[in-house]
Amino acid sequence: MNRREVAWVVGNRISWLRFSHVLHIALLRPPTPSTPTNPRQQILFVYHSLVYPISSSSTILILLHLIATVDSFICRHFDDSCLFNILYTHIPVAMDFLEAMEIQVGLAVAVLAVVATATYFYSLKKTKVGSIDPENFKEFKLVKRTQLSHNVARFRFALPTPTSVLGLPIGQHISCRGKDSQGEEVIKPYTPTTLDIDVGYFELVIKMYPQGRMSHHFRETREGDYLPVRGPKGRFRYQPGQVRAFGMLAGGSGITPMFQVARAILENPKDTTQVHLIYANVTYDDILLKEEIDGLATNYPDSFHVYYVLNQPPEEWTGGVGYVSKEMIQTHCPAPASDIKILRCGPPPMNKAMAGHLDAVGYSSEMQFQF
Ligand SMILES: Cc1cc2nc3c(=O)[nH]c(=O)nc-3n(C[C@H](O)[C@H](O)[C@H](O)COP(=O)(O)OP(=O)(O)OC[C@H]3O[C@@H](n4cnc5c(N)ncnc54)[C@H](O)[C@@H]3O)c2cc1C
Repeated sequence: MNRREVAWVVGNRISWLRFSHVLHIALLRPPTPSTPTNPRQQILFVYHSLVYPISSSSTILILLHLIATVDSFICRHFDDSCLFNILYTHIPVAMDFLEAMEIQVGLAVAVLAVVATATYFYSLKKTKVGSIDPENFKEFKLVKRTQLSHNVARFRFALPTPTSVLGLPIGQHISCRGKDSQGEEVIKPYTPTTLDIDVGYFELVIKMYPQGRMSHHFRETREGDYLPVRGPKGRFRYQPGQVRAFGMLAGGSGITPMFQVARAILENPKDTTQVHLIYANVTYDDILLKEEIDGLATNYPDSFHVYYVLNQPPEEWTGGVGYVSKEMIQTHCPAPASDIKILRCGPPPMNKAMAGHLDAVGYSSEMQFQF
């Protein structure tokens, strides 16, 4: 290899180096997610964990080529320099070696990237089986507890692996087992606020009542403790396109099944179902998941509508006041039709009152569902 050939090869390497640098910068932003939740993040996850370190090592080889360029330039202008002549003598051998290495590294990168991506997506597909059992309780470790208000907390539980999913069909819930203040066993239903696109964990938002039996258990639960969970449970199962529109009547913690169904509909770009939510609480501070619900209303203004109702509203309140009435349902829910459904979930007195209102307004029993 003569000097001109060396310069040509090195020139090529410099362009490649620039390209690879730009590519790295582009792919490095945004930061790697700890738990990939969508296909773009999953691809970034594979890139960061495998492809990036390997391709970075090939960048080191390219840097060696750069050194050779400088050396070749110096040789051309300072032929007498013994040191650079020695270096130049060794460049062709080094270049051949590095070129062979680079092909091998390139091949290794390609093969490993394909294998890693395939393995990763295969493992995701495989774990779609789910982490819960309808017959037997399985234990999940509480990894994070976040207090949202004086009596509401968000609990994050780890799934068996970082790519595991809970495996809960939309519209269904889990049964959680605990001990009340007397040490007696208690089992209650809860709907996670996370979906199966949230891999590696699931979250519960729990309102803890002073006299509540399961509330006591959650109040005492600390990070590192295990929660026995069984499921899926429930008669309702949502399929995209099942209805044209949903009306949702939620009271207090009855918001969680509604939030789960609404999120699944709205985050699916192919699902055109309309969602109309009436959410009742006693005071403003009792409203659960307010930020998340308002986020849905902002992000999906054409398909999601929320109307808050408060028993004891603050001053300058623009939502509904008192209990949910027939008139509120007529104004804020889809009118009775064979392709709509009204879902309700709240404290027993509210459920009973809502059933009466819906019957009176003309919703048949097929158009109603109570969680
Ligand atoms: C499908 C489904 C999903 C649910 N998902 C969630 C969820 O994600 N998060 C959540 O926090 N809860 C959820 N719930 C409610 C949950 O199952 C329990 O009913 C709730 O946690 C209270 O249980 P407890 O044993 O603490 O209270 P209990 O011992 O049953 O009740 C004791 C006292 O607490 C008060 N109380 C209990 N429930 C209510 C209520 N709903 N409204 C007002 N006062 C009440 C009453 O004063 C009652 O007398 C869900 C319910 C259903 C049916």
